[in-house]
Formats: sequence, C-alpha cells, structure tokens
Amino acid sequence: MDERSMLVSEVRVTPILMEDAPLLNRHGVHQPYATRCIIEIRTEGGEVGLGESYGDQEYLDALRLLAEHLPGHSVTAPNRLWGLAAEVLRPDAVDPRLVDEQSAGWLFGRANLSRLHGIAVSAFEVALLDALGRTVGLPVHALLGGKVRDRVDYAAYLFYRWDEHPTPGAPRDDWPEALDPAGVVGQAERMVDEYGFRSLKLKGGVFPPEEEVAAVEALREAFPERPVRLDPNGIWSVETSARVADELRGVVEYLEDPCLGVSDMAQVHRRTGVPLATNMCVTTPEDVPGAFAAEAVQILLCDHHFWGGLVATQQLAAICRTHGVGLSMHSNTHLGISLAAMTQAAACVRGRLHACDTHRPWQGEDVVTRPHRFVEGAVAVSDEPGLGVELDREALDRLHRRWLDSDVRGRDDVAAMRAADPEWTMPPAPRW
Ligand SMILES: O=C([O-])C(=O)C[C@H](O)[C@@H](O)C(=O)[O-]
Ligand SMILES: [Mg+2]
Repeated sequence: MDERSMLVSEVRVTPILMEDAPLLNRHGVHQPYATRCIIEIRTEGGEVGLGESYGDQEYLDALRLLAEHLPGHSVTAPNRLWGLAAEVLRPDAVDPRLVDEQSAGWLFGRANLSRLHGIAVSAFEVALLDALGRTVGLPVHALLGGKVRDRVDYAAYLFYRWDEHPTPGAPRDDWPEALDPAGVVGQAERMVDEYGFRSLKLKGGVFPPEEEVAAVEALREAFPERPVRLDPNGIWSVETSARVADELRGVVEYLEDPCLGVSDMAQVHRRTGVPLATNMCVTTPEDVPGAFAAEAVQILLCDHHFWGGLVATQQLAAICRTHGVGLSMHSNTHLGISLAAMTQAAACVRGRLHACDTHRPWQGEDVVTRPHRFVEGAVAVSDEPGLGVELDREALDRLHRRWLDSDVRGRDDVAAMRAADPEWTMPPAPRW
C-alpha cells in the first residue's frame, strides 16, 4: 500500500449541541443542550476517520490547536500523537482551566496537563484508527490485537430526574420524573424493557444518603438478579460512606466514589470491605500506583476519552489485571461515535469487565446513520472496517447549526440548577 495514501490531508473538528435530559447529580442538573465535538480526519487516500470528544470551548480550542499539526501525520502512527500533544499543548498555549490542578469543577477528577494530553490524544487516536481500519479493511478491534468478546455489556444508567427542564422552551423527552424509590424503579423497568440491561447503576449524591439507600434497596428487591451500583460522586464524608457501605454490603455490586480522594476511599474500604470503584480519584496514570498501593480502588472506571484512547485503555486494563483490580468504563453524555469506540476498546479487554456505563439511552439524537441497538443490555462488536459507523452529515450540520445559533459553550450543571433554584451554589463536599 502506498505510504502517501496513509497520510492525513485534512482535519475537521466540528462543535455540536445535542439535546440532553434534566438529569440530576451532585452539582445540579444537566443543561437542556450538551456540547460535544465530532472529529473527521481525511487521508491522502480519500478515507475518512471519525472521533468524538468533549465540546467545552476550552477543549475545543485545544483540540483545534492540535488538529492544525496533523496534516502529514500517518494514520499508522497514533502513538506519535503523545509527543505532538506534549509539544503543542503546553501549559502556556492552552486555557489555564485545563491544567489547573486545583480546579475540581468536573465530575471526573481534577484538571492537569497529563489529563489534557490524554483527552487530546484520544480524540485523534480514535479517528486515526478508524481511518486506518477503513484503509486496510479491518475493524479497529483487529488493530488493537483482536476482540476477545463479541458483545459488550452496558449498565442501565439511572438518574434522579425531573420530567422537564426548568428552562422555558427547552426540549422535552418522554421519560417521567424519578425523584424517589418508586420513580427510580419505574425508570429501571423501562430501561430493562427497552434495552435489556442486566446491570443497574444509580447516580446518587442528589438526596440525603438514606433516601438513596432506600432507592438502591428498592432496585435490588425489584431486580434481584441484577447487580446494582450507587455513585454519589464523592459527596459523602468517610463516616457517611462507611455507614452506607455497611448498610448496602451484599446489596451493591460496588459503591462508586462514595467520598473524594485516595486516602478517604482507602479508609472506607479498610473499614467496610465493600468494593469501591472510581472515575474521580484515579484519572491519569500518575494516580494509579498510590491508589492501588493504598487499596483505595477495587474497580477502575476507565474512559478512553480521558485515558488517552483505545491503546491506552488496553494498557490500563493490563495494569488493573496485574494488580487484581477490576475494570469497567465511565461515560458521560455522548453519541454513537463514542459508543462505537468504547465498544471496540471493551471488546479487546481480557478478563472480567464489569458492565460499562453509557449515557446513550438519554440521547434522542445521533450523528451516525445507524444508531446502535442494545440487545439484552449489550452492543454487538462491529466487524466492519474501522469503527463500523457512518457519519450522518445532515444530522451533524443540524447540530452544528444549533451550536452556532446558541451561546452554550460548555457544561455547567450548577448554573443550570439556578433556573429552578436561584439560590443554588456548588454544594460542598462532603455535603453529607
Ligand atoms: O460516573 C460518573 O461519575 C459520571 O458519569 C459523571 C457524569 O458526568 C454524570 O454524573 C453526569 O453526567 O451527571
Ligand atoms: Mg462515577
């Protein structure tokens, strides 16, 4: 094959706004529209590779900056993206919020340079692998060493939610409110009916822990065969976390980020023995040694969007296997290109993989022509070349026009909550 045909000729990073549901979490509520960006890489040989990543303005700027340096890069060399990212995305070249270690504004860990590079590499690595796979006629999983499973299990991602956004004129879906155990069980019933999910995860941190414990117990009673997890995003103290862990021992598969930080998580696990998962206190490779040594984490939620991509996911999986730490996948609001990438990566992970998180059922829109179907809670691993998805150009244009016509440029669940409660501010941690 002619080497020149493998070179990147053009890169497009297109910001979009997609409808989102009024899902509640410890910060507040999801905005009516969420930002995201779609990446298209064209090769000299005429293939196109797709990627999907965060769309907050500061990330968009960083991704566009890196994109300028990609023409001439070979789709056969995704590993070289790390060196390029280190060269181009220096602390003085990016928005300070992306590298400020003190900024813990997100629901998935602190910002820092290592994480920024992981995010940037991932966004383009996926697109390069897609283009390479299409060029040579192989699925991405073959480029990662081959799939070890044909279907990837996902969990029903249950949220406390309102039936509609407090913002006038916001889009509305057809899910009813879920604000108590009966509402949560009703939501789970519909998720199980429509998607067949065989694991359940409740996003907590919204109501006092007793109410969330009651919801988890109600889920367990309604679905005795299905593992249940609870994730309050680190809003409990060590005392509260230990109490909840004692109450839910044997009821939950694991507790996810009951409290913040390696030392507090380790204390809770030491005191209770209940398995703990995280997508908050271990989010870069540098976090791994200390957290594993302290036994703060029994299940790590990988997320290729911030761990550096699909190859990095395999490397992280190997580290977890070596240390006897289980693996699952974190997700926040995403569309079908991300789901395709998550599924290809998960397909290659050897050993036990806990059902992965996905927000996909909450999105009524997509930018791929054939949105994925969940059958018995799983997505079939595509064997088509690349990621196995095609871009719906008309949908992309529509969601991009929406972005152009709007001033929403990032995620702010605290501000969104103020539409319902003008006094609302970021809750302290621990809150309970
Ligand atoms: O597992 C998690 O912590 C998440 O999925 C973080 C997300 O941002 C979720 O909490 C959300 O979207 O509200
Ligand atoms: Mg979490």
